[in-house]
Amino acid sequence: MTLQKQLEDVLATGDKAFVPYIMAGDGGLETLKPTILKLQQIGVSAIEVGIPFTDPVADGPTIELAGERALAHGVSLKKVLAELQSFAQEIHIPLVVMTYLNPILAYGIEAFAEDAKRGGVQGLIVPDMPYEESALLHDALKVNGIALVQLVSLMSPPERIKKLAAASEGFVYAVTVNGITGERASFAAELAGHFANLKAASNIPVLAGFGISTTEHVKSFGDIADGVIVGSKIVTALVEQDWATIEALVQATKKTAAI
Ligand SMILES: O=P(O)(O)OC[C@@H](O)[C@@H](O)c1c[nH]c2ccccc12
Repeated sequence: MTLQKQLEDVLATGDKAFVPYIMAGDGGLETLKPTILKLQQIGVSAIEVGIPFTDPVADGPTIELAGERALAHGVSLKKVLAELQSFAQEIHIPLVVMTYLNPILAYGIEAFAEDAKRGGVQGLIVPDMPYEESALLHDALKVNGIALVQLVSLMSPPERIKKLAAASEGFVYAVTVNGITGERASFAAELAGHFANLKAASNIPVLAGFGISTTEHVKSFGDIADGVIVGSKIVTALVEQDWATIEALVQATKKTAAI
């Protein structure tokens, strides 16, 4: 089943999608399997698996530091995909790899796409690759059934928003704030209108990400989007092994939580 279809199945139940971002190998590569399986068990819709990188231009301090820790453990794109392959049979939710472009080019585009598929990867986010360059990856991803998710800044001109929404695969990653990743206290008042436009321009799920860190945020984005992506808050909670916080965020996307 495709990434898009699996998310649509979640939405068909009346729940919203919850997609945690994790930094692969924060705490060592051996943490990857237990973390993914536990997130799956508590009912997340998909998992965004971040690959550590030396020059993470879009990342705020929390994710940047997690990346430095993972790099210090010797974690690389190759090792992450090999590790995912070792337990791919146990993964029943879609994995979306988040990596900058350079590690993919160093790996070799075709080899990367094949190995990713074998590891259960169904989607890819490449934050430093403009949509205009995406033809570079397109064929290899298509052959291996991997959706290329576009990041859409809600502050972009309407024509650009429409173009990216139409081009995105799997889901549309709607970036809720200007700037880098990291928790935010509040969001711009005009977001509801931006999301209405974006949803009108897209016929795949639209997920909100950047800055979302509380159950209140999750619930209010659930009202205007199809679900949320939570990064920095999850990365911090995993370091602290604070599963209660993670479970509360997941619960906030459930239909029963909205009543
Ligand atoms: O950390 P936040 O503010 O919750 O945002 C999600 C984000 O971390 C995750 O999706 C992500 C991590 N690194 C990125 C780089 C670009 C776009 C998105 C990301």
